[in-house]
Amino acid sequence: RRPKNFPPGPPPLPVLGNLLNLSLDNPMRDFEKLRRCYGNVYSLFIGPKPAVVINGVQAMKEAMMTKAVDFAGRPQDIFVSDLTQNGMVLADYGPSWKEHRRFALMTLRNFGLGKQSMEQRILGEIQYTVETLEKSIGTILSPRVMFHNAASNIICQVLFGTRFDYDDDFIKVVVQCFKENSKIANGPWAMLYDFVPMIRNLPLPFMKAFKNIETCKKLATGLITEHKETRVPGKPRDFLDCYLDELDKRSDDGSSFCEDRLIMFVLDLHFAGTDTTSNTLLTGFLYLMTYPLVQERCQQEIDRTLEKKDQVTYDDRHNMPYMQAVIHEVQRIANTVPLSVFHCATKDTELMGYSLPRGTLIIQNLNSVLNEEGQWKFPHEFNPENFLNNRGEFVKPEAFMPFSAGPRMCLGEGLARMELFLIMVTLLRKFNFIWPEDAGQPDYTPVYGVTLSPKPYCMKVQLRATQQNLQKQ
Ligand code: HEM
Repeated sequence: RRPKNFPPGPPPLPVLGNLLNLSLDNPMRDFEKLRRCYGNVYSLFIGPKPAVVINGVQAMKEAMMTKAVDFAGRPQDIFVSDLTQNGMVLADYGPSWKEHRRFALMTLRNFGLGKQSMEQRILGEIQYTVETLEKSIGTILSPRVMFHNAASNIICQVLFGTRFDYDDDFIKVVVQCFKENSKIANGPWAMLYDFVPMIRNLPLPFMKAFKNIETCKKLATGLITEHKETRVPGKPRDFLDCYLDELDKRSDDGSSFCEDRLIMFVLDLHFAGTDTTSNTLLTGFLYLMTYPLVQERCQQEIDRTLEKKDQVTYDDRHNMPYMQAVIHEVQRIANTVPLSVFHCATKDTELMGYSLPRGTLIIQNLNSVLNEEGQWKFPHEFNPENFLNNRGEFVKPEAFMPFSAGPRMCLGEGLARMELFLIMVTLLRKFNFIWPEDAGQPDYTPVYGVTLSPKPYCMKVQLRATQQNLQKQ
């Protein structure tokens, strides 16, 4: 039964709740249908658990910004939170999450770490992407592994001060474990784990996910041991060193900083920062290839702004309104994390006049905001004009929320935005990306998962004429 004054929604079945109202393959269309039927704030039963789905910018702002703390929890005692215990993404709202979030934001922001800034680390990694593309000139390339590699290595550079070849065991095992775990977490065994607590210790298929986490933890522990042996206290080389310095400072102040926490923390950051960025890049290049005039206009702006400069810098974005508009439009249309990460009400609260008891599961439908009619000039088409005013200046509408909003908003936003800008500008400056003649009509329908990704596609790469001249000189 719905609690008193709870948001409306479809009638639930015993045990299953409203699970039959949602397609497990891609529930996005069902969420939209329910929004049209019940309004911007409605409820569902995921099995026996009541959940509230938030849609549209007005309700999203009231929950995530005006009543921020009330909505900043994460559901606990479910499969994914048990799996990533001590991590960051699914940690419940409280002092330990706060301390770790503050530390991570500060470390990522002041990445003055030793000699190499964040920007240099990203630009360094891009050279490997450029090499891959140079080798593919004149042939057809599937870019998935290349972008995944780039995103993974950038976060590894930040966390561990090192990059890994794609066939390196560390990355291979970590990627495989997280892939398997995402599949288990989205499947029926995780659901059973959530609804039937007495089976949690039985040797059922969900146990494989816990084994995978142990494997990853062992690998991360190896890196931490190596860092402890080679670090110079007070002179951090990377995120791991910064945390070890923090541990020295806080050795007995009763804080939540500890080595066990560090292990899950870095694994979480790697996971959160890899598929998100690489799937956004994949969507970006799919649209750039199939909207060649947009690609050309980006290249003209890049050439004009950078002229003879060797390399782009992040500051150059201020002189590239069109490029900025294109990247933001790519993020809007990519809708990479469509249902955000589930939240939970930290206390009894209200939203748009409805009452929500403490512990209610909160699902943010970011998709509904990124396509909301009335918020965008062209809500349902790829069009960079969504981010340009009539003077051609870059503007960011308040409905741009691919990183969510409020206290739980993506912690890696700064890093992700820097990556997207530096990678897209560097690659567009050097290459033309062409939709292969025999590839048929592009299919923009995304593949549903924790993150959305485009269907696999191939690209043709050409060195730009300006770059051919440079190489001859
Ligand atoms: C285009 C790339 C990215 C997108 C679209 C994205 C999107 C998101 C979204 C929607 C959330 C959930 C926010 C909420 O619950 O309200 C989130 C959380 C998070 N993201 Fe990202 N993200 C991206 C890249 C990154 C990167 C590169 C990192 C690594 C540093 C990262 C680390 C995190 C973390 C740690 C959280 C959990 C924050 C918390 O619970 O306090 N993300 N992200």
